[in-house]
Amino acid sequence: MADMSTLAVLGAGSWGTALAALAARNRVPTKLWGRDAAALATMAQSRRNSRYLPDIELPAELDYQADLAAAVRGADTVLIVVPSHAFASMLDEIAPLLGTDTNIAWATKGFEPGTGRFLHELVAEKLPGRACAVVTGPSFAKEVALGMPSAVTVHSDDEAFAQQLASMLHAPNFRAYTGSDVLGAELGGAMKNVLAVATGVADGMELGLNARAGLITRGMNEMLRLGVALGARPETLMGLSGLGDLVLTCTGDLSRNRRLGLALGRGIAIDDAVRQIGQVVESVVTADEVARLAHKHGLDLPISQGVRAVLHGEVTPVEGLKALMSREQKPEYPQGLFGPF
Ligand SMILES: NC(=O)C1=CN([C@@H]2O[C@H](COP(=O)(O)OP(=O)(O)OC[C@H]3O[C@@H](n4cnc5c(N)ncnc54)[C@H](O)[C@@H]3O)[C@@H](O)[C@H]2O)C=CC1
Ligand SMILES: O=C(CO)COP(=O)(O)O
Repeated sequence: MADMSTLAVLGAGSWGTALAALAARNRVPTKLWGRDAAALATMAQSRRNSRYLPDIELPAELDYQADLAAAVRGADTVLIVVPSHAFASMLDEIAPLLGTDTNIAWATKGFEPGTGRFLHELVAEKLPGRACAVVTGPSFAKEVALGMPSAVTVHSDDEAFAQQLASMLHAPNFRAYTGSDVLGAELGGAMKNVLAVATGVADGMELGLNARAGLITRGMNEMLRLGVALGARPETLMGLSGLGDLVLTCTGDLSRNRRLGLALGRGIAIDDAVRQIGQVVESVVTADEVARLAHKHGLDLPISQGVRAVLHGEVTPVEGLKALMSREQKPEYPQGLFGPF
């Protein structure tokens, strides 16, 4: 059961709306801010997010706030849920508006485009000295908003804050675990979006169930190898934020990243596919950043790098598949389960 801490959720797309509704239903005083004032006014009046979660009635307690300063004023915790490409500018916008003891959390999945910096690094740089946490795990917004059973994890260096935030979200059909590996939790959530494109492409090409399982497992191997190189804990990657979200996103057709892959595998052009999906598809920018991190750490991640090449039109899905299947034969784990790989 939540205490009476107050929450400001920034970003009124599908996930921000679902999380704000969850907290409000949990009796946490919650404000939801979005950049589109007219859309927020309609949401307040209709108690529906007609664009992103049209079928779901939102709780009467939710407070919609189009003025960013008013949204964050007095909030104990600000939870940022904008796409990764807007994350840094969101931090810049709120920096002058926050009280000194406001905690910062985010449910965005991705990196800073163009640099590969983790979102926690951006928070540490732009809003130093505050308790910080990431909320992540296998959680389609629609299912959470419908109250279907889900489990996520909240990671923070500050155990008390992780616990406090998890309590705000924890509910009869929503389990919020806690942990202290922010980097590992962020890496899993970002990287699974890229790997979901790979399984989507394979399924779009009708390559079969064996191919899907092989890609998920070898994708998990890529996540572990990059994670270990960056200092993530393997158990974080084997948990909700890594394996859990990888399985969900690689197999569930609610995933926008998987749907992008499906479209590419069926021969649809990337711009058309992204337009049809009509929501944020994080892999389009995250694939470059995963490749950047792999290069920096001298790692060969063929599935992730193949997805990047397909997204850039450098190879076709057929050529990408051929490249994966023609790699040299080798041991599954050359140097043990958790590396060095
Ligand atoms: N939808 C889901 O099931 C889940 C999404 N996430 C993550 O949450 C983040 C947000 O995704 P969704 O809500 O699903 O996206 P969405 O496409 O449903 O909505 C995006 C929202 O961000 C807003 N936005 C875009 N640029 C902005 C900017 N510059 N400043 C302020 N707001 C801006 C849009 O107006 C829109 O309200 C992503 O990183 C995604 O990976 C994480 C878990 C589940
Ligand atoms: O992160 C998600 C579920 O945990 C949502 O995945 P998509 O962004 O691929 O829809």
